[in-house]
Amino acid sequence: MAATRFVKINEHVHYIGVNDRYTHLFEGMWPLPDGISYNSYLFDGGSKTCLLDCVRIDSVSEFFVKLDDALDGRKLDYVVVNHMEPDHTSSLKSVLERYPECKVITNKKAVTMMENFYSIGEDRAILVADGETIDIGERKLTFYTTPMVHWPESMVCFEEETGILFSQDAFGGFGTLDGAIFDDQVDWEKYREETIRYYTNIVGKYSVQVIRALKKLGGLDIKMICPDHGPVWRDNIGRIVTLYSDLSEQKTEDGVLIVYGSMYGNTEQVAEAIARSLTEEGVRNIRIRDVSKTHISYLISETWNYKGIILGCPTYNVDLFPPMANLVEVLKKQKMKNHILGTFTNYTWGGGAEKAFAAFAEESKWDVLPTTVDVMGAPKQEDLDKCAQLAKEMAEALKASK
Ligand SMILES: Cc1cc2nc3c(=O)[nH]c(=O)nc-3n(C[C@H](O)[C@H](O)[C@H](O)COP(=O)(O)O)c2cc1C
Repeated sequence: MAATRFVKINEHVHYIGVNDRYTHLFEGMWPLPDGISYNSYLFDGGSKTCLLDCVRIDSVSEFFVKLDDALDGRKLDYVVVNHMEPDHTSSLKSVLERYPECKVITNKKAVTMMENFYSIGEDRAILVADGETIDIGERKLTFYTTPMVHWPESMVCFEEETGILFSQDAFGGFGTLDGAIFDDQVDWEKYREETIRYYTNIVGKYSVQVIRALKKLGGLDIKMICPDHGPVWRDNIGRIVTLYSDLSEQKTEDGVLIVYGSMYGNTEQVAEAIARSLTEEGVRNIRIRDVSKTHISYLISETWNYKGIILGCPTYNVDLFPPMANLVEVLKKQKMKNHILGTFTNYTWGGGAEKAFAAFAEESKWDVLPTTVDVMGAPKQEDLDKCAQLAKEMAEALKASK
């Protein structure tokens, strides 16, 4: 059989996505050490053809070569827009210019977005309602809205006959698809962390809506999941669904993440002392991170995962050390749950960081440890004893939470 530029998903669905190894920061914020894939699928309905989501405009030439190969001389009749975020739609206008009769299948909420981003009018669209089924030639696709997973217009579509769910960003993750497309062809451990980082950074804030969407789709007999990023799931669907479900329910791992900021090392010494005491208390899985050095996207991901969170920093202009203030602001907005919080600070004159941490502790609604370690300059014996006390309380709280 002749080699193709697309990957056959089954007899009538072809993978025509592209890899992005050039973007440093996804959404201008999130580092992409392993890149990202923008997945797109050509669905052959027999007498009609349909594209399921597009790719980022930067890869449009490569995308069209793959699309041409998959279409094999036929024209494109429909393009489904499950999600309007430009990493999937910035090539939409080019697709419509190339196929002037092609119609966009999307929902009402996407219409204004299409107008705003690309001046594409409603006249090019076929609007679907939640639960509606559309004929694509001799095949059928049913659409289900998944509002705020992770944009208002987000939806998924399902082919009942084959059990394929086209899930847009849901069940996706960072990381290019290096030859392997399917979950049984990739090393999942390589993708797992990056899938968690994608979820916690981008989708996590809308976990309530994710739980709702999982419930809504739970009744479908899903045999394959084709997301807009990351591997196609055909072998171990339960693995990605369970991960998403655990993440959305904010199930945390036993262990403690200590994040500190320090200019001159005094706060760092306290972080080390707390970690030692935690180990002596029997706590395993302890990780210390420097807030100034570790990119916030990893800190968000790790904070999501660890049950115990201990934050520490010096007072800086009567407030938190700025990189820590930034982290705390982000954590507030992420609406994380199920954590035990401890804090420590350092100061030289009046302090102030401890008040800011106390305000965060109150707002977070996490379980807050009674002891805080607030040190003036270099830690003394009494401070080390307080570190031990804080560690003891954390170890007990972790045990009690099991
Ligand atoms: C720019 C700057 C602003 C500071 N502001 C305060 C302050 O408002 N109140 C205070 O008590 N200490 C303040 N400090 C002192 C630090 O909190 C203190 O030096 C602390 O020990 C630093 O901890 P580190 O060794 O972990 O960096 C400030 C220090 C710097 C450099």
